[in-house]
Amino acid sequence: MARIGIIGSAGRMGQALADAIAAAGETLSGGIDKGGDPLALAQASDVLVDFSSPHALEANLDAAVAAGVPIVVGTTGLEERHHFLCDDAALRTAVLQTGNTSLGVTLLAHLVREAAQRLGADWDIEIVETHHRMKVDAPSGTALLLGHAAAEGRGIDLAANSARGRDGITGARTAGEIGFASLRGGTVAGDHTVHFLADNERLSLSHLAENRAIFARGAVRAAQWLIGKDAGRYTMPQVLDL
Ligand SMILES: NC(=O)C1=CN([C@@H]2O[C@H](COP(=O)(O)OP(=O)(O)OC[C@H]3O[C@@H](n4cnc5c(N)ncnc54)[C@H](OP(=O)(O)O)[C@@H]3O)[C@@H](O)[C@H]2O)C=CC1
Ligand SMILES: O=C(O)C1=N[C@H](C(=O)O)C[C@H](O)C1
Repeated sequence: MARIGIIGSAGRMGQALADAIAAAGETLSGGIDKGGDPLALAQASDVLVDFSSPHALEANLDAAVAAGVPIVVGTTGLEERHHFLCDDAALRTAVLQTGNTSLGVTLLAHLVREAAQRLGADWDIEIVETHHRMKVDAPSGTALLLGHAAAEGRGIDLAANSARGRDGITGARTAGEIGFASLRGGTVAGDHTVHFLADNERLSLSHLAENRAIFARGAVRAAQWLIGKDAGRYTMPQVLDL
């Protein structure tokens, strides 16, 4: 049985993850929240799963590296420097960072990449996400993941071609940009739609999460898969063989 340690254990995802670990027949080695000791947790675990805060990421990666255990990073709201930290840690241990651990979104990203490639640049791309009222980051990590997939399909750089929130006299849409819009309210676990809009026709690809169990199940699969892997960065499509 794998010993899985949870960072952010008292949170919404931490609790869902504890249920998923039990359902998978694995062992919960412990959990920490703000002020907890990630190194002690890492030393007691075969793998760490982090659903906490970007502020915690550096210490969590350092703990994983120091203890020589792999780490699944599900925390969102990451900036470029956080991705560099993941790259750096991945030189010394196995790191899987993703904005969404569900099977459905992992497949959706594949479909979005394919659609963006096949439909061509005259199809505008807009990504809309809806989440519960407690979510603190926008756009969601999943929206950004889908944006990256669309940009890859198009052969463009997402950072240089993003419209993240429009307000006021914005002028007409810039050709080639990928737009993001975020809705917050209620208890929505996570809805994402990628709209492809052309002259006189539209194609929309959606994923609707009905609860957090789907993310927790995917995170446990990722954690199980990561144990024993060489140092490096890994992805959900590798875990799910998609
Ligand atoms: N990749 C994916 O598939 C998914 C990712 N997420 C992401 O996971 C993260 C957590 O989401 P959610 O569970 O809803 O959020 P919550 O706010 O419910 O939980 C966050 C938890 O992290 C803890 N925490 C905060 N700071 C630290 C720290 N420095 N060290 C250790 N623990 C800390 C909090 O503890 P305290 O209360 O003491 O501050 C809290 O228990 C978010 O970034 C979210 O977007 C969510 C769902 C799926
Ligand atoms: O905060 C959440 O709840 C979620 N966060 C992730 C994200 O930012 O995409 C994944 C999921 O949508 C739920």
